[in-house]
Amino acid sequence: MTIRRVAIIGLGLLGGSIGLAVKARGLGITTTGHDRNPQVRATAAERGLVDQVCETAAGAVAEADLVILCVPVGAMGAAASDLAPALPAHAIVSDVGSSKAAVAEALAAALPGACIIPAHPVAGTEQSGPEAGFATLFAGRWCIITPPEGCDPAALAALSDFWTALGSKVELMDAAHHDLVLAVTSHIPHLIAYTIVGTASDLEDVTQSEVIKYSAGGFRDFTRIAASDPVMWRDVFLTNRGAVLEMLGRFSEDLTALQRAIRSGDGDTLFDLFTRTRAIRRQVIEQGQDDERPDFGREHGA
Ligand SMILES: NC(=O)C1=CN([C@@H]2O[C@H](COP(=O)(O)OP(=O)(O)OC[C@H]3O[C@@H](n4cnc5c(N)ncnc54)[C@H](O)[C@@H]3O)[C@@H](O)[C@H]2O)C=CC1
Ligand SMILES: O=C(O)C(=O)Cc1ccc(O)cc1
Repeated sequence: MTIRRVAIIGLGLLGGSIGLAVKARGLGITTTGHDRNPQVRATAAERGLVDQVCETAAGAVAEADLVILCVPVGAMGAAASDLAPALPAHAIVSDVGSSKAAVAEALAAALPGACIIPAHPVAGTEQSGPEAGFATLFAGRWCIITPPEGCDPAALAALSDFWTALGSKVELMDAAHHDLVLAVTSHIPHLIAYTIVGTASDLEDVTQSEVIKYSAGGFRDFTRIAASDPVMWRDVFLTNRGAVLEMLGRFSEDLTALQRAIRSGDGDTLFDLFTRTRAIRRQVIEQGQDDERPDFGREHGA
């Protein structure tokens, strides 16, 4: 099947970036978009994030071949219900949510009988809103598609081609496995950042201005991540509860082992771990998965 019209629901960082990427790459695809927030709709129209900004979700999806829900994961079910009456029978419904099993369940409940293929572009920033989107967000980044059992192969191929056309590398994965992998690579790192920045700001004997003034590289990076959108991340932790708690259990055990090594002066344990983790960083850079691309900061205003 050929995708000629894409409807984007939620015109923030992800929705806006999809719209801009479609336009910038000259794919010959028409985009419509809707956001429940009128101010976001106004900014989306000003920035030309999509070809047509619609007042209602139904208006945006009425002629769509592909609908992509770009709202916080806790809002996926409600957003899907809003568009349900106007969804064309042939349309593929997908999303960009950071957790997948709960989203798949919410979409299936809201849109019985629809062709639903959840996805997660593993690409983003700490910024959000319609001002934050940029056309190259997905270039060279993974997009994980989690097709449900019995998924139509032609629809899956069309969705996969769409993400490839935006510059992404596509991988297929089971939703439960996605949630476990992303719990450790994305969700828990965000939880750690929120925690450490909160801990530093709660200290009685160290002032807030000292925390800001003497932020060394590591803490600075944590403050960037801890500036991520509170609604989005609240929803991620509530919808990926099982996998996050499982990985958090392992993380706590490892942290306790390090605590013991520090207390007992066991330098070998510390040195061995730090050597192992340094090798992982090298592999991340070799595979181009870091954001130290020369043009990245300039493009997204960091
Ligand atoms: N921010 C990031 O770095 C990444 C985010 N994601 C996922 O993408 C999704 C969107 O995230 P962002 O674009 O960062 O958020 P955002 O906050 O920039 O945009 C979300 C938009 O959805 C709108 N919205 C909320 N409920 C709605 C509803 N029921 N109907 C219509 N519009 C509604 C909001 O008004 C807002 O404009 C989330 O599910 C998130 O987990 C995925 C990859 C990266
Ligand atoms: O800005 C960062 O460091 C991120 O980690 C961006 C991000 C946030 C959520 C996702 O599901 C994928 C990517």
